[in-house]
Amino acid sequence: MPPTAADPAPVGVLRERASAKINLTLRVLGRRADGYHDLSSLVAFAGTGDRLTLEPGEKLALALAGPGASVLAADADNLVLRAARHLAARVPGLVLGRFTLDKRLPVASGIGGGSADAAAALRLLARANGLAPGDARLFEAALATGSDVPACLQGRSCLMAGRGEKLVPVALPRFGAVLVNPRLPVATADVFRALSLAPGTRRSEPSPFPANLSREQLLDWLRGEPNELEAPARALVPVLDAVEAALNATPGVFLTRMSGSGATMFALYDDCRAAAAAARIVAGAHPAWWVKPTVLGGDARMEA
Ligand SMILES: C[C@](O)(CO)[C@H](O)COP(=O)(O)OP(=O)(O)OC[C@H]1O[C@@H](n2ccc(N)nc2=O)[C@H](O)[C@@H]1O
Ligand SMILES: Nc1ncnc2c1ncn2[C@@H]1O[C@H](COP(=O)(O)OP(=O)(O)OP(=O)(O)O)[C@@H](O)[C@H]1O
Repeated sequence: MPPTAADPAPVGVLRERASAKINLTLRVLGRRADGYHDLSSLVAFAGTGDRLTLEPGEKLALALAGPGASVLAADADNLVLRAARHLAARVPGLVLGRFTLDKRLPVASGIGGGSADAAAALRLLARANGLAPGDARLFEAALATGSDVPACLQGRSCLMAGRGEKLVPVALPRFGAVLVNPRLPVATADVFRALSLAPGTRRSEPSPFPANLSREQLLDWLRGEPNELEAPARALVPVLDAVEAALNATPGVFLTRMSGSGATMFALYDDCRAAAAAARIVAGAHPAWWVKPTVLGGDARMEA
């Protein structure tokens, strides 16, 4: 029988959280000669996410549990296993083992669930093998697994640039937040492709992130910044207009925006109580959507 989220993990099992990644802003500055898009993004992590455990051993294996287990395969393509293989290729004699992924975040939703799982797998393997968190092979394995994995490996608010490999930590205040996904998966590649940028194209420069902003000043700055993947994602998922309208109609909302390549939208609130009240309203009106109240920034750790 597959494990369930409620099963206690055996003694000796290591645990990590895989927090949802939120792109508070996202500019696409151009497209590099290697085909990847050159980004500038302010990234924060949420107090919600997947959970991953590792029972260290010689053989690499993965079991799935939790509400998202049925929509994902525990096959070789799973980002947990891909990350483990990328690290094993760089660290001779790496102790591997059996991972169990408690999948809670919607898949292909712009909040980096797979990237967070891959990063959590790398952190678990680092702990099982006594690798220092700053070991360059962890970063290399992360980037080989996916563009969002290095940021998720650090798991801290940061400015992200390049294809996702240039990371500068930033301090952000804490906000309450509601994440809403209309349960329509979006392939990241399709959204980037819709921009129709030829390799080697430069279209803008990053706007500098002002230091030492108050919470109000940060909100003002955020309101003036875009997620430039939102327009192409809206063309693929028109229901985003309704998601945005539903969030914008909630009391106390500061800002509503799409994360990453979509289709998850987030809204910011003063605190987690305001977010929980807003989430109840949206979930009540739209029972088919995934609606999650949480916190962002400051620097969020996941709720137990
Ligand atoms: C949109 C973001 O979520 C913003 O944080 C990320 O840039 C996406 O990161 P990710 O899902 O880890 O992306 P990858 O798995 O590396 O690539 C998925 C697809 O998106 C394209 N891609 C990704 C990142 C990037 N900077 N430019 C791209 O063009 C890749 O060519 C690929 O076709
Ligand atoms: N552990 C995993 N969790 C989620 N998706 C996974 C996982 N392993 C492989 N995948 C595949 O990776 C793809 C991207 O999934 P993910 O949920 O990370 O997308 P995303 O939230 O849009 O990511 P990003 O914001 O980094 O672009 C999906 O097609 C999914 O099938």
